Amino acid sequence: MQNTDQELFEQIDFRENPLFERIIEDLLEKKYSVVDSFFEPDEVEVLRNHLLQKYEEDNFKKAAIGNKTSEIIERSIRGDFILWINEAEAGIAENIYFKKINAMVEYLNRTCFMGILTKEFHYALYPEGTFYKRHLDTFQNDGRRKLSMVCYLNNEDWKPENGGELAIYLDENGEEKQIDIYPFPGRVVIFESQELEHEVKPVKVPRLSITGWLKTR
Ligand SMILES: O=C(O)CCC(=O)C(=O)O
Ligand SMILES: [Fe+2]
Repeated sequence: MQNTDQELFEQIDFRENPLFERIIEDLLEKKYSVVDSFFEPDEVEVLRNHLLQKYEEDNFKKAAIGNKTSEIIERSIRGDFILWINEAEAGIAENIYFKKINAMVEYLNRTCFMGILTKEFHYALYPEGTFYKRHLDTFQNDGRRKLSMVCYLNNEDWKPENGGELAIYLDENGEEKQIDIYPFPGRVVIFESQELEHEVKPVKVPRLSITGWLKTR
């Protein structure tokens, strides 16, 4: 059968990406993946400064639980402040972010037919003393959320004593196993939104991140 020019182009264009392959393998094997240095220190710095500038301009709002039509602000469940990011209005800092994320999404769709059609992302700042109690991300009544992604934008000298670990709860042959992941700068954590319960442990200094979801529609 004759290939169309487009098919031929796609075959030639495709290059295996070891990082994305590792993420796919991790997700298949254990439903989550932790990637250090997904973003370089200079990229993290640009994104962190942008987050802090927006926070100082008072653009963040108290994160709520529930879906968009029934939002409840509940400090006993989550204490972070968030700002949704509109990709269509992305500036220099956010373009750094979307360039890498979009490359990954394209790769996932092409190699494992993930069917990711939409994305949503927000900046998050957890002030001192705040946390996010154990939950599943479908909690937002959004069954379209397929993969959750968190990218940490903390300072280079972030210490484990600062707290703020992301705890992920796994099921290992009926036994619960907890994995603690520290929010080191440049680190990205990706996990199955519908499958893995997780929580953010109380933090002793402000904790910065971008959290997002890759969705099937
Ligand atoms: O910041 C994190 O490590 C996780 C945040 C989270 O679970 C959420 O926003 O749903
Ligand atoms: Fe979550």
